[in-house]
Amino acid sequence: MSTASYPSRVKLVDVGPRDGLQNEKSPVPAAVKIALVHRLQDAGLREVEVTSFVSPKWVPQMADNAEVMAGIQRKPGVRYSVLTPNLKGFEAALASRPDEVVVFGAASEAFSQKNINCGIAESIERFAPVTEAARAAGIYVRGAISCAVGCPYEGEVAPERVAYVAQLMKQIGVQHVGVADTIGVGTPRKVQRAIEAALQHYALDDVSGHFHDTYGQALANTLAALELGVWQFDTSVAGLGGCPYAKGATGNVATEDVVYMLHGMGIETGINLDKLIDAGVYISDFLGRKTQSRAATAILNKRGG
Ligand SMILES: CC(C)(COP(=O)([O-])OP(=O)([O-])OC[C@H]1O[C@@H](n2cnc3c(N)ncnc32)[C@H](O)[C@@H]1OP(=O)([O-])[O-])[C@@H](O)C(=O)NCCC(=O)NCCSC(=O)C[C@@](C)(O)CC(=O)[O-]
Repeated sequence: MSTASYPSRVKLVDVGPRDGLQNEKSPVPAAVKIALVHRLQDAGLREVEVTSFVSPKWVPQMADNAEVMAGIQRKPGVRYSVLTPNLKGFEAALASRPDEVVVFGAASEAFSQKNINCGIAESIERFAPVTEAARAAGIYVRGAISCAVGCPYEGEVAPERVAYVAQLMKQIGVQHVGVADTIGVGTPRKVQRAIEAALQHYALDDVSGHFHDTYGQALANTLAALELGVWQFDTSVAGLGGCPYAKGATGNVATEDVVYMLHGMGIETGINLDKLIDAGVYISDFLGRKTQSRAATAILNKRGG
C-alpha cells in the first residue's frame, strides 16, 4: 500500500505560448498566441508563460513578444510571466508589465553556452541585475535550471550541479527555482534527486518541476515530484514544444494529462479539463497537427462518438 501523501492543491503554469511555440518553424501570428492565452485563462489557468524577451535572431518566433503581451485582455487573478535572460531583455519586457520574469540558467556548462551564449558563472552575472531591477519594480523572479538531470551535450548531470546553480540563484535573490528536465531523459528517482538538490537552497513552496516528455517519463516524474511535496509545475497545453538548443527534445508534459491525473487523484487545480482540451484543439488545429496529450485524445475520441 502506498504511503505517499500528496498536496491537496497544485498550481500549473502553462508554458505552451512560450516554450510550446518558440521552436515552431513557421511564424505563428501574434493574434493566435493571444487567443491561446485567452483560452488558457478561460479554462482556469492562473499562470501563463506568455513569451520571451530574447534575441529575435536566436528565437525568431518570439520576436512579437511586446505585441503579444499588449494584446492580452488580462484576467484578474491570472499571472503573466516572460523570459528575460539579461538586462536588455528585462528592460524591453518592463513596458509589457509582466507579473513575473524568468531568468534561465543551466546545470550544464555546455547547454548554458549553446542556449544563452555564456557559461554558468557569467549567466549569474547577467541575471543579478535583472533580479535586482525586477524585485525593485515589485516583479517576482523565477529561475529555471535547465538540464537538471541530463544534457544533450554533456550527458548525465549530477544533482550537485543543480544544487550549485540553485545556490548561485539564491545568492542573487532569485525567488523560486524550476527544476527542468529539458530533454526528458529523467526517470522518477533521478528527478527526485535533482529536486532534493534544489531544496537544499530553496523552500518547498519555492520549487517547481518542468518536465519534457521526450522519453514518456514526464507524468511519472510529475508524480515523483508530488511525492516530495512539490505542488507547482510547468506544463504545456497539447504537449506543445521543444527547445531550439536541445535537438530532438519534445514538448513539456501536456497540461491536459497532468490535469486528468491530478483530478483523478482528488487534487485540485482550478482548471476545467474540457475547456483546456478545447484550447489544445484550437492551437493544434492551427499548427495542423494532432494534440500530443493522451487524455485529450481519449476524451476527443469519446466526444466524437
Ligand atoms: C540570451 C541572448 C540574448 C544572449 O545573446 P548574446 O549574443 O550573448 O548577447 P549580446 O549581448 O552579445 O548581443 C548580441 C545581439 O543580441 C541582442 N540582444 C541581446 N540580448 C537581447 C535581448 N534580451 N533581446 C533582444 N535582443 C538582444 C543585442 O542587441 C545584439 O544585437 P545585434 O547588435 O547583433 O543586432 C541570446 O543568447 C538569446 O537570445 N538566446 C536564446 C535563448 C532562448 O530563448 N532559449 C530558449 C528558451 S530556454 C528554454 O526553453 C528552457 C526552459 C526555460 O524552458 C527550461 C528547460 O526546459 O530547460
